[in-house]
Amino acid sequence: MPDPSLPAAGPVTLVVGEALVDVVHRPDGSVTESPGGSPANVALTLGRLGRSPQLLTALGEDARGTRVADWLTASGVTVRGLRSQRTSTATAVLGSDGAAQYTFVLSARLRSDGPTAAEVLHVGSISSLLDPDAATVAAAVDAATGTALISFDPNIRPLLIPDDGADAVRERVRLLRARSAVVKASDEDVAWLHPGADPRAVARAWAEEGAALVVVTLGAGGAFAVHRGVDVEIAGVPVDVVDTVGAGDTLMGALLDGLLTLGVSGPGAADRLTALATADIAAVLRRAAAAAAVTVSRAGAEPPTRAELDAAVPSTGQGARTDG
Ligand SMILES: OC[C@H]1O[C@](O)(CO)[C@@H](O)[C@@H]1O
Repeated sequence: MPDPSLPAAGPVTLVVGEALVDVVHRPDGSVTESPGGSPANVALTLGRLGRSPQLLTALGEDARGTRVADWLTASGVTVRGLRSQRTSTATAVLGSDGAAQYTFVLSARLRSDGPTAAEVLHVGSISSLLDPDAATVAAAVDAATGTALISFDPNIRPLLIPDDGADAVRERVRLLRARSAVVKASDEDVAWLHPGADPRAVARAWAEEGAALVVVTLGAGGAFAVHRGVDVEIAGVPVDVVDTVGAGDTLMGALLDGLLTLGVSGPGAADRLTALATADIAAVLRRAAAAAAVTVSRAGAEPPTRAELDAAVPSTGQGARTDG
């Protein structure tokens, strides 16, 4: 029987980008493998929240690929994309504060298995910024322009970017930002993109350049957003940190879920997003921050189900007003 707490799946929601295996080294010396990849984690979050997303990704024809695909499928994600030989891995070394430093072995290549029509498209991180997958991601964004809510999270992993490749990555970020109604970045992303700049000033500038909603996450300090030229501060949610793996991805997925609830998808989505009341955006972001806090409170990228999220934010009446 379908879970009655879940919304009807609704608009076609597509995430394009890497799925991989995070090999996590913990401060106590233990090493565990868990499925990951920023876009995969966003799809997982949307799946657990009942949105039945598709994930166009690159997995290998190996045991790791099967494990990642099963993990996504079990949460309601439809896994798409042609398989490569080997699944990519990330080595995440956790500090005593739970923060992760990543190195990568990228072996799988993103290859589409068919049309990518969608009413919501989320792209980001490694595939969106680096060759050879960036071209596939850009094609999906082109295909969705005008027909979908386009969302982008650069989720930059500097260790993958050679010094002489930094300008090309910054340019890709700029181009994807220009096509996206929703842009979410971490304060670390902003620091890499605009060294020395105030993250709030950068968010305002990105919004002025055209994104309907810009969100910059500030780690334990919460998040800052700009909508309709209005600043929105979202307080950090107090939590005992186990690790931060997948926290930003969870916030991203829960943010999209909240926007879907408010009717933001399909043709005209950016205008509808702009027309929303900023108070409704703030409510969506508070709920998304609560979702991220759940992920931070447990090991690895384990976003909450809708029931878990409802329990974490019992009083967040996410208003359905769309009248600005
Ligand atoms: O995709 C790049 C990396 O980012 C994460 O998604 C965390 O945000 C990891 O699971 C992955 O290794």
